[in-house]
Amino acid sequence: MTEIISNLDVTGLSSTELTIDNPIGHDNPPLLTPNINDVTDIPLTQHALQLSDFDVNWEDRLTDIQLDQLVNNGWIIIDDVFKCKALLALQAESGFIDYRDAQLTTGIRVSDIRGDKIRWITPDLFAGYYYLQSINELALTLNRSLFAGIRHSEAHYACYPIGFGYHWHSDNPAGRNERVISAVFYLNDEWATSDGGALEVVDNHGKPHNVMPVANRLIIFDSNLQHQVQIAHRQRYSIATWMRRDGLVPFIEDS
Ligand SMILES: O=C(O)CCC(=O)C(=O)O
Ligand SMILES: [Fe+2]
Repeated sequence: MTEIISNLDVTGLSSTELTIDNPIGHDNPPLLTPNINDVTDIPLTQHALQLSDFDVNWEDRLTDIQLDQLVNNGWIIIDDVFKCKALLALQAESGFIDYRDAQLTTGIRVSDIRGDKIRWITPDLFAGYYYLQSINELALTLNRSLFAGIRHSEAHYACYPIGFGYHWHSDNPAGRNERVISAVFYLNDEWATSDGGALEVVDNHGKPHNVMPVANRLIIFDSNLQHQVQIAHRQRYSIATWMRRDGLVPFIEDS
């Protein structure tokens, strides 16, 4: 397995800071690229998005073979998840939001093990909130097929600046078990192997796998599996998502 160099080596470099002048909100929705549809005279914003743009027929997308693989190996990949409009909206939103340094729920800075900047998805986001609702549909499918017992989902956008990764961890730290399934959705177009930033995940049989963070790909895995993000050589955008067995928890304040 690849050993990741500590992020501390690069923490604090001003060149890695992201500056967001005008964070999105309901008064300032991100613009969608004008060629998503034929509207040319009015600038198209994320107000034009609808939940139906994020429709995925999860029952069809998750074949019996994949469900078996998820149970036996602990992980699967689904490619080409969303239609073009939804993907572009998520990509646009991920580039506009106000990121903060990732923190543990206890509020302790963990920049020594992870270098991502995050923004929890709350109802005031546009594309991200529809994404989360689609993930809730996926959770229902997993409950029906695998009796997964998921009761709600949470997700945050993450941006790894150049030179950052995330050390080996499981998504249920310190013996916790609220997270049943982790899912990560990737947003970078044209990600090359030389860009680094692979997600390395150790399956149920102890075998490591490298997953490249390519746009419109969703990796779904058992939250107890060990995994790490190798250092990215390009700014790396994703949505980290967790399906939980406990009831609704309040969103973590990121201010
Ligand atoms: O971005 C990834 O590929 C994984 C991120 C991750 O492991 C996490 O946020 O817990
Ligand atoms: Fe993780």
